Amino acid sequence: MHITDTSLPGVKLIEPPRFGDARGFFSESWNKAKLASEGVEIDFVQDNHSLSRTVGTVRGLHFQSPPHAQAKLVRCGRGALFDVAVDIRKGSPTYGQWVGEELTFENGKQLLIPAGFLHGFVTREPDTEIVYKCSDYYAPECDGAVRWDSCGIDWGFEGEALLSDKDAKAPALAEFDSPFTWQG
Ligand SMILES: Cc1cn([C@H]2C[C@H](O)[C@@H](COP(=O)(O)OP(=O)(O)O[C@H]3O[C@@H](C)C(=O)[C@@H](O)[C@H]3O)O2)c(=O)[nH]c1=O
Repeated sequence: MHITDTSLPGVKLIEPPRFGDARGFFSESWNKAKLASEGVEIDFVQDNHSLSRTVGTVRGLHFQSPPHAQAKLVRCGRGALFDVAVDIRKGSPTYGQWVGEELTFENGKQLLIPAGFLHGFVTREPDTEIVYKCSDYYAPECDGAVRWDSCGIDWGFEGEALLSDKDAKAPALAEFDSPFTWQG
């Protein structure tokens, strides 16, 4: 299990080993005890899986507010995507800063995003699937979004993003009153 810190404290890049042979590969995509031994202790309770048909599909930037805030462990099940986390903890020295990673089926990389961060992604290939673990259950009353193009993120694509109606109407970061506070 190879774990690397990113420029945002708490957001980590995880690269589980892949054991290749003539059939393909085997990989433990999540192992609670191995992650705990590296200091990453999160009780995940829900797995999500979505398919995005076209390149340039953007889902995000999303969060669930307390008491149903979610940490997420994100990977790409098919295709390729650029996955992003944005710090929205009021008072954080890195408030409003973002980090992004290319997650592809081929590279097997995973991004760990703690509660208190926005999460979103853009697809780089057609028929891209994302798979992620969440530390709390879906709670629609706590569901929130910030406009994807209001955080200064370099999404690395040209053209028009395909968005849900909800995401198209989301407030800009500058107008957003975050429910999260940095704990130090
Ligand atoms: C997120 C979620 C949605 N749904 C339902 C609600 C709705 O009818 C349908 C589609 O929901 P959405 O449009 O919110 O799906 P989507 O835009 O893919 O939302 C997801 O985006 C990524 C970036 C995240 O980080 C996730 O937490 C989640 O917010 O699925 C659930 O039943 N359970 C869930 O956990």
